[in-house]
Amino acid sequence: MNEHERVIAHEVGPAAVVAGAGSGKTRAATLRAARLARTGERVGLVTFTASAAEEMRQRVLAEDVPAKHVWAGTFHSLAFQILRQFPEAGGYEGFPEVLTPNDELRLFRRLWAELLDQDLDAELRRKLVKALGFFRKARAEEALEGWAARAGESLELDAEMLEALMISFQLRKREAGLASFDDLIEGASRALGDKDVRKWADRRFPFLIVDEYQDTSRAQETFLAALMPGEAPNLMVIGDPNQAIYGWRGAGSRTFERFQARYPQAVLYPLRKNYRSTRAVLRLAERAIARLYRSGQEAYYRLEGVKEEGEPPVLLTPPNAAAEATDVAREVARAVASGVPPEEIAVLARSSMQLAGVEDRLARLGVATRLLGGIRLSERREVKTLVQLLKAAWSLHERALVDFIEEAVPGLGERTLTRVEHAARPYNLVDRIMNDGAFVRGFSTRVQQGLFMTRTLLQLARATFEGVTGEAFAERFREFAQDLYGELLPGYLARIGKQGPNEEARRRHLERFVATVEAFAREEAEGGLDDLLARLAFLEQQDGPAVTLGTVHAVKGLEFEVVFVVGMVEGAFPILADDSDPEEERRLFYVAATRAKRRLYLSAPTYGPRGKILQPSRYLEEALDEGLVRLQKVRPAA
Ligand SMILES: Nc1ncnc2c1ncn2[C@@H]1O[C@H](COP(=O)(O)OP(=O)(O)OP(=O)(O)O)[C@@H](O)[C@H]1O
Repeated sequence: MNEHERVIAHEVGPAAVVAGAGSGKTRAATLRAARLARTGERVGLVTFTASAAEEMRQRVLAEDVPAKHVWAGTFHSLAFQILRQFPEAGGYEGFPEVLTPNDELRLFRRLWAELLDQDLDAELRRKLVKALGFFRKARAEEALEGWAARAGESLELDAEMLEALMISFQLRKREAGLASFDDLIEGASRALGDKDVRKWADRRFPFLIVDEYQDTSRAQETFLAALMPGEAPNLMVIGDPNQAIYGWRGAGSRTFERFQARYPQAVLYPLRKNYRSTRAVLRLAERAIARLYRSGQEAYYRLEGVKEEGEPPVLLTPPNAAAEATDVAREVARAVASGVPPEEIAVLARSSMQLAGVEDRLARLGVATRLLGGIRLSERREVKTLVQLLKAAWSLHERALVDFIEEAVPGLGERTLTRVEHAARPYNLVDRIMNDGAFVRGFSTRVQQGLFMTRTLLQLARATFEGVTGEAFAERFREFAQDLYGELLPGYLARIGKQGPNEEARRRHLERFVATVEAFAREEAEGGLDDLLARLAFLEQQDGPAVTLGTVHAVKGLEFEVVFVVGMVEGAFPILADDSDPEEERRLFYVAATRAKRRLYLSAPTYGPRGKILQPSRYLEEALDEGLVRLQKVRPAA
């Protein structure tokens, strides 16, 4: 048997597949899952992003196995599944509403003033946001004991006050039926202590395979141990320590060591060949990562390339970021025109902000794109506004309504709204606005106007989505979004388009969101608005064939024929901040470069804003020194 066949044939008990990029880890894992499924076993595949999970699911299904035997998803969607069915066992009354990290931060901010009962100055505000960061990090690292002391010392705040604040915050969330992603994982781990949940999990997941294990946080490790209990569970973990890129989560390359310590009888499967990239691409990636090792340690990164030599990676040096966006978009369009499928092309950057220019240019060239990483689609202002209205109308969600009005209904500011909220008590605010005319008429004419407009929107939303599911739901959703930003809130998009992304970009994001909802509705024929709202935090963009624009973090586990990495200058990639980790930055570059199967373009603008000369990324300098890249001097012609 060759190295892959051994992984595929692995029967029962714990195992770890530890190997470099493109060595076929994911492929071997999916083939093993398919093999098990064909024998009638049920297998779970867990990974980090919904897009990577989807790719795994497709690979398994391509092997012709019964779909219901294989479940593929993220840690969060797995926790979601458990809590959806067994909320009480997880400590919730009903299924909690899922908060994205931004939602959580907003909620946290709202609670300060209330809990601390004082006006906070800007300095204290900043510190408290940081304190939440400390708390999140400590949870990820399972070092919760000392977090308040550490945060207190570093931020010069009273540790006891911080701890009390955080405890009330956690309690408030739980009472209000709200859960952050971390809360979900913890809640699901708790739930697994329950007899019924245990029975369900044993039946559902006799086998579990976890990809990208190098980035598993402590909380997720605990969750896995709860899901797959015992000394020798059928748990296979897969990953590459050189691709550990979530150090702040408390992950890092020690995860495999801990796995082996926990399961001493685990079988270890190394893989030594790279099947993905041409040798020219592989060499560049390998030289970059080699700098983290001493001589004699080649075994930690060396892979044998099985593909042809291929073209050397290309270095682009456009004059500035705008020219870079134009050049890259043009190269992308050219690749598409020459027959490379759009889904085989990716433009990557260290941070999502660096992708906006390329997104814009590609849209103008008529090339469809999908965005991975950065601001989640459902967090975009224009999408959020729509969602808040729907949440309010559908679940009588008071907070969502207040946020919606403040954002979108002219003439009603924060102060007025607080008054309206107080006046509505003890009844539900949404209900009163929607159904109690006398209540609304109790305010001044100006306020009445705003509230009556809100009422119309709420009633319309309810009437539109009452009882519709599947295709019909998708159709109505599209119409509703169009009407909302067309006739019902005229000028809203133009107004907010003056801040941040312009109106055109906002319309594109909305269109993407609608397309994602349509994809959701196609998959869930029974799904209506309530299912959509429950699942919102997990929805990732899904639409037709498109060029991927993504952060390096978000494309982990994916691969493309042609890859562009933009903005490769010192300070941007690698990021050179106090809290950035140079080794992790380098691993990120390794991840980026190893996504390419055939062509790799690395781009570094020469000048920054106000004519500042930028320093090319050290990874480029090194590659140039070693003759691993070809410099493309002239800007490509139009
Ligand atoms: N034995 C093989 N024969 C042919 N092609 C292979 C083989 N193994 C893997 N490949 C191909 O190589 C590519 C990389 O495989 P895969 O995505 O499984 O790697 P990986 O180790 O999970 O990579 P990474 O950690 O970088 O995401 C895929 O296109 C896969 O189909």
